[in-house]
Amino acid sequence: MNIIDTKLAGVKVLEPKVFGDHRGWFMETYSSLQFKEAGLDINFVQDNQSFSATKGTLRGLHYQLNPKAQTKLVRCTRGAIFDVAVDIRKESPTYGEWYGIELTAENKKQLLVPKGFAHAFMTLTEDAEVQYKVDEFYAPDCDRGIIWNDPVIGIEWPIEITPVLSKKDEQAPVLKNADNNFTVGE
Ligand SMILES: Cc1cn([C@H]2C[C@H](O)[C@@H](COP(=O)(O)OP(=O)(O)O[C@H]3O[C@@H](C)C(=O)[C@@H](O)[C@H]3O)O2)c(=O)[nH]c1=O
Repeated sequence: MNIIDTKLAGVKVLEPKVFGDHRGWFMETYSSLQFKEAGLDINFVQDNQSFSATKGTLRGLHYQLNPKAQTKLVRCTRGAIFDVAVDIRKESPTYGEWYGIELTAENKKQLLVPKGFAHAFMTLTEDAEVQYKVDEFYAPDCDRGIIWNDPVIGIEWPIEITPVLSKKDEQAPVLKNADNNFTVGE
């Protein structure tokens, strides 16, 4: 597993080692040992999976407030997505900045989204499946969102499309008005 830093501290791209043979391929998708060796001491407690039928479905930007903040390890197991993390930690030198990457069933890359970051993805194909591990249980009371097209954040979504959104995501506030109890160091 290659673990690669991005321009946002703590946001990492993981490239699993894929062993191909005449049957197909094998890969480890997560190893607590490799995480520990890389200095990542994360106790994942829940695995999630979502399916989005329509290309251009957009889920996010989402996060859970402290004390229920979640680290997420995200991968796409069918189709393709553009996956995004936004630093929302007040006083962070990269507050409001975003990082995005294509995660596809084919490239098998994963994105590690730390606590204090909002997360979203747009599906780039029909029938996209996303699987991710989280290190805190779902806590609907702490569940919050930021609108996907906040002009101050300025995420460059790769396809120009009117996205398919949930009702909740349609009504999400901009970052400036969003509930946020994150600061650097948490
Ligand atoms: C996230 C979540 C949702 N649910 C339920 C609540 C709701 O009835 C239904 C759908 O929830 P949502 O509309 O919030 O699902 P979704 O929009 O897919 O939410 C997800 O989006 C991505 C971008 C993330 O980063 C995730 O952490 C999560 O927030 O599933 C759970 O039971 N457990 C969970 O952990």
